[in-house]
Amino acid sequence: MTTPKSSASELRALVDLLNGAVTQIEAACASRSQIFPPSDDPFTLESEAARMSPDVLLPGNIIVAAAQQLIAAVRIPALTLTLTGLSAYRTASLRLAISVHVSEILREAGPQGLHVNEIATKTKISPSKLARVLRLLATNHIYKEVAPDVFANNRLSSFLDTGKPVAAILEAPENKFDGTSGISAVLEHLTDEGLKVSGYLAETIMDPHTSLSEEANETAFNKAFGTTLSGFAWVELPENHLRLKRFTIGMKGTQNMVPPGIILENFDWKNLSKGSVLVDVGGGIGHESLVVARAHEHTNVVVQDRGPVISHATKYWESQFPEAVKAGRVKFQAHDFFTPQPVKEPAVFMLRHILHDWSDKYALIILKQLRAAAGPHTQLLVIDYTVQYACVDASTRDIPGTEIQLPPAPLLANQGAAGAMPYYVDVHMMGMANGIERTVPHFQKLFEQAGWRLSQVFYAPSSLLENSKLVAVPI
Ligand SMILES: C[S@@+](CC[C@H](N)C(=O)[O-])C[C@H]1O[C@@H](n2cnc3c(N)ncnc32)[C@H](O)[C@@H]1O
Repeated sequence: MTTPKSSASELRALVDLLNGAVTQIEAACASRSQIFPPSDDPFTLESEAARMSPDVLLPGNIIVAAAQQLIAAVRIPALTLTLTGLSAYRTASLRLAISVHVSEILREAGPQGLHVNEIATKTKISPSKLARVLRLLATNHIYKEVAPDVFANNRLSSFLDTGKPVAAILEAPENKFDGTSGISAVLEHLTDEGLKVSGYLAETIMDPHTSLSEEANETAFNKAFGTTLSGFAWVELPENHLRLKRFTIGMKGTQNMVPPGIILENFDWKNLSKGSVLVDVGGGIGHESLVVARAHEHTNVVVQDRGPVISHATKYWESQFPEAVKAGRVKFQAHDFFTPQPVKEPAVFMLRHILHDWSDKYALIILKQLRAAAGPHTQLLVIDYTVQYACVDASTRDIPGTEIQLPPAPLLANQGAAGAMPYYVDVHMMGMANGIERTVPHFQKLFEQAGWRLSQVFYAPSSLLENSKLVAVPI
C-alpha cells in the first residue's frame, strides 16, 4: 500500500518561495533606497521604477506563480471552479468602468474619492448598479472602496486613466483615446469584442463546420457578431469607424506596456548598412518602426498596412516624427500582405504581432510573399509570443537563445500564472481570427516551409508584456 502524498509539503515549499522572493525584493529596493509602491497609491511611472528592474521583476514572477499555485492548492475546488466560471463578469465590469470614465472622474475627485451617486450622475447611469460593479472590481484590487459607496483610484485603477479632462471626454467621447498611451483602448477592445467572442468559443470549436477551419471568417468572432467578414474587414465598415480607431490606438498601447525602446534591444540594428530599409509589414501606424528610425538615423522605413489604417499611420508620423517624413526617410504603402511584396531585397522585413493573427495556411502565404521578395542578406524579424508547454519539454534545440531555465519546484515549467499571458492571447487569437501563438519548433517548421531558416531567438522575460523576437534568414 502506498502512503498518500501530503499536500502540506507543497504548501510549505510554495510559502518558502514566497518568503525568499519577498526578501530579494526588499534587498533590491533597499540597495537603491527605493520604496516599493503601495497598492493604494495611484500609478505613476516614477513610483513604478522600483518595480521595473530585473532584480524585482524576477522575484516578482516567483511570487505571482507561487501565490496562484498556493490558491489552487488550498481553496476548495468547487469555489475555485465556480469563481472561474464567473470571471467573465470581472471582465464585463472592467469594460463598464472604462466606458463610463470612472478612473478619470476619480482622478479629478482626488484621494478622498467620490460617492457613487456623483460618479454615476456624470454619465447618467444607475448608481446602485455602478456601485455593485465597482465593488466587484474593488474586491479584485481594481479601485478602492474608501467608505461605503465611496470609491477612489488605486494603483491598478489609475492605470486606466487616459489623463484627459472629464469635461472634454463627455463632450466628445469619440476622442477619448486620441493622443493617449492607448492602454485603456486595448482594454476596451478586449473587454468588448474579446468578451463577446469568448462567449462563442466553445460552440465554434464544437461545430463540425468550423471546428477544423483555418479561415479568419469562420470563428467565434463571426458567431458573436453575426458577420461573414473577417475581423480586419469588418472593423473597416463605416459603422465601425470608432472601433477601428480604438483598435489602432490600442495596438500602440501595447508599446506602453513594456519598457520604452525595447524594440531596439536584441536585434542588431546598429550594424545595418547606411540607407538600409526596414519594411514594417502590417505595421499599423508604424509606431515601432518609428522608434527604430529615430534611434538609427542610417535606417529608412516603409510602413505597409491596409488602406484605411495607412491613413492613420501617415498622420501619426507627421505628428510624432515630421523630420523623418520631410526627409523622405519613411514611405507609407497600402499593401495587402497576401499579394506580391513590392519592396525588393530590403535589409529587414518586420512582422510584429502579425503571424499570431493567422492560421498556418495564411501565415505561410505571408512568409512566402516575403521570401520571394527577399535578397540573400534580408533578415526576417518576427515579434510574437512564443509559447512553452506547461510541462518539461525535453526535446533539444540547436537554435541560439532557446535554452530554457526551469523555475524552482514545485512551480509549473512554464511559470504558471507568471507566464500566463501568451496562453490567454493565443485563445483570443483563435476566437478572433483562427490565429495562434506558436512554440519555437512550430515557428521553425513554418519558416522552413516558406524558405526561411530560424537563426536566433530572444525570449522576452514573462514579467513583461514584451513578445519574443525571432530572426530568420533566407535558406
Ligand atoms: C495586430 S495588428 C499589428 C500592428 C503592428 N504591427 C503592431 O505591432 O502594432 C495587425 C495589423 O495587420 C493589419 N492587416 C490585417 N490584414 C492585412 C492584410 N491583408 N495586409 C496588410 N495588413 C493587414 C491590420 O490592419 C493591423 O494593423
